[in-house]
Amino acid sequence: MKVLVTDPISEEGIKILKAEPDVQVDVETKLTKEQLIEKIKDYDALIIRSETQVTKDVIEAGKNLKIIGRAGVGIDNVDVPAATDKGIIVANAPEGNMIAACEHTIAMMFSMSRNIPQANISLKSGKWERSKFMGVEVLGKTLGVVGMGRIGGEVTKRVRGMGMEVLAYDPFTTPERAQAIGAKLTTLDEIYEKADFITVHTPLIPSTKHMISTPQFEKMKDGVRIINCARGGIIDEAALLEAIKSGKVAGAALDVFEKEPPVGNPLLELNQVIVTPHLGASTQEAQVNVAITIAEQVLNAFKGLPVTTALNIPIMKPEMLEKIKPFLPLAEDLGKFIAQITDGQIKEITVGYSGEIAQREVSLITIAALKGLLDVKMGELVNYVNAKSISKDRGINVVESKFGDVGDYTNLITVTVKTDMMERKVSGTIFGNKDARIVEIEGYRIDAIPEGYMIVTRHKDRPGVIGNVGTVLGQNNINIAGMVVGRETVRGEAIMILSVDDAVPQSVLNEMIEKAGLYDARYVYI
Ligand SMILES: NC(=O)c1ccc[n+]([C@@H]2O[C@H](COP(=O)([O-])OP(=O)(O)OC[C@H]3O[C@@H](n4cnc5c(N)ncnc54)[C@H](O)[C@@H]3O)[C@@H](O)[C@H]2O)c1
Ligand SMILES: O=C(O)[C@H](O)COP(=O)(O)O
Repeated sequence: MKVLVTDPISEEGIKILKAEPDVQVDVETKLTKEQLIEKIKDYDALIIRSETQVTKDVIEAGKNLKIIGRAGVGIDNVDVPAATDKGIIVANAPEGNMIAACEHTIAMMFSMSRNIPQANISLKSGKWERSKFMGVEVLGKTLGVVGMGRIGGEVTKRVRGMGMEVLAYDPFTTPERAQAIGAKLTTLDEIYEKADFITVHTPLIPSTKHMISTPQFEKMKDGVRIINCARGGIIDEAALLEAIKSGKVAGAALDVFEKEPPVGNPLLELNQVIVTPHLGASTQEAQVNVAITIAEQVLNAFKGLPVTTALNIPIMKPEMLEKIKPFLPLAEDLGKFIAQITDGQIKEITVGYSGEIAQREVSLITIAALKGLLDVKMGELVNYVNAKSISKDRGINVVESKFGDVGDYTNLITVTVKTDMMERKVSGTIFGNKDARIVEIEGYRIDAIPEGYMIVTRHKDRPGVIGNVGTVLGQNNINIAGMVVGRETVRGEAIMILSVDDAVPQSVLNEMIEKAGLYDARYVYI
């Protein structure tokens, strides 16, 4: 088995790999994309950090690749769907650099509040400018933590000890968990209104890209200070530049950038901005931790043992997989679907099984539904292995139930989600062992293929509704590919699913609600 390591990792991990008699390890950093594509075809495993871009063409060239190991957390530099398509495991080391990233965040907060980097440069250039570098204290100030996961949680625990108040926002954390760590879980708007410092700790996924931009800066306190030790792109750099120039933002401490290295980035020219070159995980301890974890995961993959930090591959016996295989994507799609039509803090998910499938071992199917649900909110950091523990950490109760009676279907899976605001229920089945269908929403019979771009409406069944919906979509150049309506009685309450060929902006949904008199319209993407 051949392992290619393309970013610097600790020798401790390399030693573990080399100790195996039939494993060859080559370390080749700073490869160009073309060189990597040429090299990768000979290797069974690729170990990376954040610099190597594992794009689709790299993955396709990796004819022998079995696992891509990320010695760290973020996998936004890996095309995970492309790896999954090719059956390549993508695994990371989610905990090893957590403390390093947390401590770096705290270091950046203090460096910024006391102007340490600027004062250091000034003194070393022969000046003695004491009055120029007046700072602010953190005692009694409010820190807004956006993303209360591992690192956000560790930061919270530490700043509480320094006398700061913490307001946190995380759609997947319960108020109880936040409170136990020392934070008040609240809305983003309350954070913007009250925080003196704001630090982000989310993954970079479509829902977090530029989540802090001009409208958000406008809501913030004058003189707010911003920290980003998570991922470049969560904060809109162009908007941050303007907010600093206008005086709205007093300072920013950045470890990560939209483009790395940030050559020519105008933020680097501002005195109010302090920067480090993506050093969050750069401690001796963290690098040993992540290198050991990822070396062990790679060896597990080679030996056919469970890869416990895998982000994309179900862990199960092959004969069991065969029996339940078609239900895994169905359950995941039902989870994704329901996540996008449900508002509020999720309290409980129930996955119900009826018919033949109820006779089988279904726990993995339940996890698939959970994974779909969590995926929508959290991105690719959720996998078959960690979906349950993430739910537990977030206080989401997972219930599995089996029923004998199946009505009209050979098999039926029903996913019910309860939040602090509502309850929603979606059922699906597989026809002919391969064709997935959504067959019921909220008790309304329907027949829809869960795929692509969809719009789900709730409305009163009456003449003109469908026509008006079609007109709005047509006027916005959105092509309708299919339509199904479920209704209880003629001219009663109804649900409609439209399959469309294009993504649907919220403004179009609002126009549909207004012009067609709908109760609700949701955009769902599977
Ligand atoms: N600078 C560095 O060197 C460094 C080191 C380690 C990790 N990181 C990065 O830090 C980030 C956090 O890592 P972690 O280990 O704490 O991850 P984590 O998965 O434990 O936590 C991420 C949290 O973000 C939350 N979240 C998802 N979408 C959100 C949204 N729209 N709004 C608010 N919260 C949202 C999730 O619910 C989760 O609780 C990642 O981007 C990771 O890549 C950077
Ligand atoms: O996501 C991570 O683990 C950090 O960004 C660390 O990245 P690095 O391994 O390239 O330092």
